[in-house]
Amino acid sequence: MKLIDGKALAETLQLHLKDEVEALVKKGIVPGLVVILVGENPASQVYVRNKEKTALKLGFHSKVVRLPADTSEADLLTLIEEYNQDEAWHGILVQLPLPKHISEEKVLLAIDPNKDVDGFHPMNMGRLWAGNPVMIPSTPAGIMEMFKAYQVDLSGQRAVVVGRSNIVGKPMAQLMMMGNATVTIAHSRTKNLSALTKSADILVVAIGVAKFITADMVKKGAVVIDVGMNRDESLKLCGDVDFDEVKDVARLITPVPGGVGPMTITMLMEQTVRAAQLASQK
Ligand SMILES: Nc1nc(=O)c2c([nH]1)NC[C@@H]1CN(c3ccc(C(=O)N[C@@H](CCC(=O)O)C(=O)O)cc3)C=[N+]21
Ligand SMILES: [Mg+2]
Repeated sequence: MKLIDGKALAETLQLHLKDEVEALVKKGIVPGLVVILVGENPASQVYVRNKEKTALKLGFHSKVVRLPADTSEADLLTLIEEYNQDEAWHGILVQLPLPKHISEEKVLLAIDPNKDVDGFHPMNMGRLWAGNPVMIPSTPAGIMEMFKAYQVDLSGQRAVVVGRSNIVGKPMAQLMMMGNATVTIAHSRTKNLSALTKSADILVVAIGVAKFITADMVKKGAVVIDVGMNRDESLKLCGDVDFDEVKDVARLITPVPGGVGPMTITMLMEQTVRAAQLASQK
């Protein structure tokens, strides 16, 4: 078994990104990323802090707007519109999940697709599914970078994605299909899930259930990507894959933490740089 070191790869990619930021700054453009966080979800607080830290490290113009949990949908939409109009901000990210009284769909639709560095706007989702992506959701984008760095050739491979979310499972499946893999999306109603996951050359798991994937569910020599971020019995951070046993079966495997998470943040930064570059070409 070999570890896919997401943290190290993220750092390498960030060095390149820093050069790109410097080139933009020389032209008078500072990439700007605003992150909007509604409410006090403790996990979101950690992610948002990581994003802010990385943005500042790369020399971005960065801001986190923290709003109370009872912020109205109308007020949030107004704020988004203000950032849409403000040229200083190239990327706008509204942290998910949102409180129940706010429509996620309305919020994602409100973000200018050119500033939608998450790639969650229906326009960007549509472009991705049409095979001409502009903004790509950062978690799947980061996983594709891992495949590239570790020379995982997807062509002709059988890939299984467990989880069908709009932010990970669906875009992940499409990206691997664009890489010529044969892709199956599995979910909580899938029958004979173990037989399916065991047929996968590439297994990507994004369901949010701690240590759900055990060694008997994995093909010998498979590439295993763990998108999960859970707490185990002792409140330690763990993934959706039982790393300690699956590591002996897999050829390549991502750890949690230090796998997909740092890559997600890095790709978000990359897309913000790209949004700034695109804006400067207009
Ligand atoms: N609009 C939006 N965009 C997102 O990209 C988005 C979101 N909402 N909501 C939540 C998920 C989750 N997510 C993570 C980001 C970083 C780590 C990360 O840095 N993980 C570290 C550990 C962090 C820790 O210590 O808890 C690691 O895996 O090594 C994890 C998860 C972005 N998300
Ligand atoms: Mg993401």
